[in-house]
Amino acid sequence: MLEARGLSIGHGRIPIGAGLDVAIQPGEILCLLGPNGCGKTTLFRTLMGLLPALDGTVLLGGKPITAQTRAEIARVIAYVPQAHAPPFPFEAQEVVLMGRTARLGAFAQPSASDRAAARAAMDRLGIGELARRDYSRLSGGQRQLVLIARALAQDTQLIVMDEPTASLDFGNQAQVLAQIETLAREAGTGGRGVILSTHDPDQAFALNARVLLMSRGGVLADGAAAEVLTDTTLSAVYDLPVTVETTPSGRRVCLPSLRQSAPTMTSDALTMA
Ligand SMILES: Nc1ncnc2c1ncn2[C@@H]1O[C@H](COP(=O)(O)OP(=O)(O)OP(=O)(O)O)[C@@H](O)[C@H]1O
Repeated sequence: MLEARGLSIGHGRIPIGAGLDVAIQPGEILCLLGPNGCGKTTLFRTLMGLLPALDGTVLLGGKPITAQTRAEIARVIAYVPQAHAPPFPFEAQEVVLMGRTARLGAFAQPSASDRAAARAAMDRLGIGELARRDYSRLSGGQRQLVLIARALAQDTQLIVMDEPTASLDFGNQAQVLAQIETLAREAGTGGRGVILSTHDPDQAFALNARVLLMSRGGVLADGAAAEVLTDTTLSAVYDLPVTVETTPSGRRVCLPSLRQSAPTMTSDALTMA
């Protein structure tokens, strides 16, 4: 579905990571984990053709993404960015409808079925009552749910989510994780691919995801969460002692040491800032 080999990413001519291999198939959830500033958003933007690769090629459906139009890409990939307040007031339902119009021609109007699909996406996430609300006046978490509904309405094979649970409360985080799992593994759709970044390694375990563990300069490990997320790798990446334990119900959880020390950013974030 989406594949990149030997990818170098960066801004302008400043490299952030090199020799990255990334591939995702339908039905797969790929979790990007790594410290602040290691390049997760930069990798996303490069994979979606929004930033040029410094080296290597991104293939979408077997064709270089650089040879495809934004409309062609939008039929395959939906992007859920981190929620920001837009400068213009839109109703929340109009923002969700934009997921449908991404698939239409430049001047085509959304049809009744497009509006129904937008409404269904909001209902599915339990935010139907926000439909007529001014998007710019919603809370950060509500905006995030609207952006996820927009991606659902876009109805693509692949969804890319940049920290989708970052501003959500505890209950909504669990709800969004459950939606991600359903989206990826839903029967009858052939499965969708979902790539998400998160700062919570427990989410990778909860989703039974494949993990791309990033560090300054590239990918440290790529594989099933249970193989990649160990005491050793997590302690090295986040620069503090971490232990991985298994709960009585069988779920793995990561426990960072709450040692008493002056607050510092990780070495990666300091180097890359
Ligand atoms: N537009 C830009 N121009 C130049 N450098 C940039 C730009 N955007 C980001 N960077 C730099 O690229 C590096 C990687 O940033 P990126 O946003 O990809 O990291 P991230 O892993 O997504 O971080 P976070 O977890 O904090 O969201 C950082 O050092 C950042 O300062």
